[in-house]
Amino acid sequence: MSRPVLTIENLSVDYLVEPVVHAVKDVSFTLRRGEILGLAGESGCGKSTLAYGMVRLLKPPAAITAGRVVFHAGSTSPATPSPSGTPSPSLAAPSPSPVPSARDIDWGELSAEELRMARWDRISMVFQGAMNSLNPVISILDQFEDVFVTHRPRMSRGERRRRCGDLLERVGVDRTRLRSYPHELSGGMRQRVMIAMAMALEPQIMIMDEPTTALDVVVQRDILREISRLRDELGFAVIFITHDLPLLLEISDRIAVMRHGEIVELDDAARIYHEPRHQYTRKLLASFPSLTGDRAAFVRGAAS
Ligand SMILES: Nc1ncnc2c1ncn2[C@@H]1O[C@H](COP(=O)(O)OP(=O)(O)OP(=O)(O)O)[C@@H](O)[C@H]1O
Repeated sequence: MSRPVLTIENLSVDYLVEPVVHAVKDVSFTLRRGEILGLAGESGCGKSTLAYGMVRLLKPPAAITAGRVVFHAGSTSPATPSPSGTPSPSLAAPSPSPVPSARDIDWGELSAEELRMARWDRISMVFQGAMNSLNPVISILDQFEDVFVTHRPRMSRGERRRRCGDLLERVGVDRTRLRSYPHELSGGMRQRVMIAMAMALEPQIMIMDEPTTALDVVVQRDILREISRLRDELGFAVIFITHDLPLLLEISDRIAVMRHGEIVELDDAARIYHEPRHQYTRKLLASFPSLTGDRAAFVRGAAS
């Protein structure tokens, strides 16, 4: 089993409204280095609250009432352990950063500023509709540059430009688009730009909450294939949140099934599909006719 990059211990999040909503209840799991972990569950089960809670981006009335999130610093590459089994020190935390470089970082113990930096450096996020968060009056290049100027102040202008172009090309957008403004790009391109930005500082974890939901199916598939390929290439871990269980089965290494704020089952994607243990997982699988073959049976029935 590969080493963990993030440990979530007994995390609980409430919305302090009347009556109180217990949105995340005593959730514990480990994210392994370089894996794609799918988070599935019906609307309102607490997936987004869990994701925001993990990176401490929750705003009132939400409050973390228990638990902690520990980030295990180290190499992004899952295939580079030293002979002793621990990552080579030279690979840890590659760039100067104000985030403490201790191996284990308790997210709850960081100051607001350290958290802000760590969010791009260690963990980055692509949320649903992120493409709409690009500033409409600033070119793509300037928005990219902002990330580097803030987080990599020692990087030269030329180096920044080169990195920005390389990043765009990584996600399948021509580097000439750096000069464009967001409105000149399609929705798919803008979402790719957001994914490229999330990769800019080579984080060890990317959290993606319905990152392709607003896009048509063909563009969605293209982008997902891209994410999967980049993960193989760069070795970051992904927490991928979506309602779309068939899609999760396709791209995830493991899947966590969430219900009413709890993780009821977490296992390899293949086992979730072939040998679901929890009744709710079975119900969720059955709600996708394309997975269970019901649709095929239906079509056959109609034809006969
Ligand atoms: N600001 C809020 N105030 C009160 N309750 C909230 C608030 N935001 C979310 N909730 C509740 O918290 C629970 C979890 O919501 P959350 O958005 O995390 O679920 P989700 O699984 O991500 O849903 P979806 O898939 O629809 O995005 C739900 O019962 C929701 O109604």
